[in-house]
Amino acid sequence: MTILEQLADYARERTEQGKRKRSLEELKKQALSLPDKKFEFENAIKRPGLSFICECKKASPSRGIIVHDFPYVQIAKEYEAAGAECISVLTEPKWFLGSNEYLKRIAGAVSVPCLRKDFTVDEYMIYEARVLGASAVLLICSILSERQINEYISICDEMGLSALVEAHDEREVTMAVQAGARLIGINNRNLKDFTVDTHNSFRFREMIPGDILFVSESGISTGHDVKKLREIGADAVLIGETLMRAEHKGAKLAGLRGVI
Ligand SMILES: O=P(O)(O)OC[C@@H](O)[C@@H](O)c1c[nH]c2ccccc12
Repeated sequence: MTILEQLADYARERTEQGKRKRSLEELKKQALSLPDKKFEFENAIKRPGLSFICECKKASPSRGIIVHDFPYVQIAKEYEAAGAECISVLTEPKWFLGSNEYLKRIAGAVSVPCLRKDFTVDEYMIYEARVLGASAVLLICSILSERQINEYISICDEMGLSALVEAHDEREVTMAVQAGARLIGINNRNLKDFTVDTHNSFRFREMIPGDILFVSESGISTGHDVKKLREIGADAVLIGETLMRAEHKGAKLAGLRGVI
């Protein structure tokens, strides 16, 4: 079994556990009673200029523990103060050492829109994301069908949540477009073997129609990488490890933006 299949299986297991504590019906009712998120995540990315989605991530299956000290709310506030347009929060507990609690606390502490970074495999996780305060969810093409993606986008639409649809190859980009994605993330990391190739973003750029927002994800570590992505018209970059390892996150972000 690939790591991706294990991650998806474990997400299904977590969902079943969640449902035992709180039924889908109950969770859905709460989520739908909360204020509409008005697509604030994609609207933040739509504004002119390249947007930065800065990620709070303690560990990953490819890197192991990235930082031992993880004051996640403080990190998120630092990102916000440094001008991050959006924040991504890992909630996957086993391999990424994330937590729903982190998302809830961060979303409550910052005013920029937050993405729930997890392996969405059930509508339950989308309602849960809204209840936790997220403005967006991740939909990974390689663990979902086109129909599921389409259905999950409709669920997001009801709550004004944005769906970042992640693709890694040609087939998946086509799938994302056909499923009606308005926001596509090209993952430069292959989640099956962890190889990173930032050229992935360049390779698939032209497959993405102009009216769909384009996010380049993973392995972005220098101002040069960012400059290249800006040149091909990326709407946003999603950066985790580079920022997590930086002692001064504000300065690092400014350097990546090319303003210092
Ligand atoms: O830490 P990096 O290389 O900057 O990558 C961030 C982000 O793209 C990565 O965490 C990611 C991209 N797609 C995912 C899917 C699940 C979990 C994590 C991810």
